[in-house]
Amino acid sequence: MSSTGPDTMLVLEDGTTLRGKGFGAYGESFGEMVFNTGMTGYQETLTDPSYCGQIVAMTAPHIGNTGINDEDPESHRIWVSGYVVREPSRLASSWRAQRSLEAELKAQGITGISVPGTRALTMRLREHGAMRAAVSTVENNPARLLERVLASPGMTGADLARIVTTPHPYTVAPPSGVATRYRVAAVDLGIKAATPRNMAQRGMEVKVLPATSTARDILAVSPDGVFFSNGPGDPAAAGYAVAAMRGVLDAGVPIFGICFGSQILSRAIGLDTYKLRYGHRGVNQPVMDLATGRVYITSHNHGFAAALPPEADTSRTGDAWAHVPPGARKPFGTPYGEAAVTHVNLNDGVVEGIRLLDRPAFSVQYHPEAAPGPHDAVDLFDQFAALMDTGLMASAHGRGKK
Ligand SMILES: NC(=O)CC[C@H](N)C(=O)O
Repeated sequence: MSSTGPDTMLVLEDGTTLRGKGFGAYGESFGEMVFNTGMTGYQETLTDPSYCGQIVAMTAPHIGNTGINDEDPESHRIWVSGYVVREPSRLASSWRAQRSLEAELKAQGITGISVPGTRALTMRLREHGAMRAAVSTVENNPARLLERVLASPGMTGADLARIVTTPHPYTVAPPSGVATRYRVAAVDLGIKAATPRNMAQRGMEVKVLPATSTARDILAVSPDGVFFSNGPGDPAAAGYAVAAMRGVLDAGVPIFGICFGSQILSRAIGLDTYKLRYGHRGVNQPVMDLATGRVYITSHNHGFAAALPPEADTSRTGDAWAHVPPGARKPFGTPYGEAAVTHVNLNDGVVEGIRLLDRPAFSVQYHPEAAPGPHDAVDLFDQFAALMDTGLMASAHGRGKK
């Protein structure tokens, strides 16, 4: 509990120092300091491999209420390097709880801190952007901790997918009663358990492959479709995944990408990726489908994004479309034919989805697997199935409907 933990310090690379009580294991954690605005889903957040290398602050003020169970993790371990909460719940109160959040952090060796100032911390990160940081229960001199923060690696250029990926291929089969209709090769760049589960429920037998699989390894599975997963780190440092993506594009096999996978598709077709100031992490991000004008409330966890193509006109129009760069609706040329931006974030205009118009490939920057988060976008898995059925997308934006 916050009142019983050791005196603990959080230091950001700009020198900001917050003092609080240890929450979790004694020790130290270093990483990129980010914040997540989800009111629920801390267990899925902690176990999402995309958080590898990050210290995550929760903006919801009371964390741990429902404890920890063995059904909700998104992977076999906690991946955040450190955890920041305002007030840990004194009780784990749920019929599903098997133990407390703090016991789990301790058991997995994750050092966290409970500090009263999570709101001030979040505002600092919004102003200055994501920063390197450290949490320590053992160092009490901020200047000394700051020195080590400044010597720690940043997120730009970090190749982390190969750290979190599965060492061996494995298969997720459709549940009993669901016929197998497709074989999907899923490149695990940091895959969450909910993703193959959503695919398997739709009749996909999912062969999960290590991050560094080549196009030849992927195509050796004889897939009807290829999936590139979410994952941690800087997409610019994952050239091996970009090369594999290009090989699969050349083969003309249907492709679906989520988050990191979307950034890899973007890079494979010649778009740049860049680091956002503080990213999108939470469960209520509004995303517009540019084909229909429909807005989806979606789950996010990303710090990088695809840059709009240089020919796109990014001047803004009024009212409902205020944050939709008009140029985003214009198809643009790539080495694989024309492509289009399909979705944008209505808070800030960031590209949230792309697709190729001449090849069966599409991707989204947000999380239709919704773990945690709203299920608004779950039909993207049906669109992947439709793409494998027909080689065409089910929604508008298709070649004939431009
Ligand atoms: N969830 C993800 O796949 C994150 C992708 C990438 N590491 C980013 O931060 O943007």
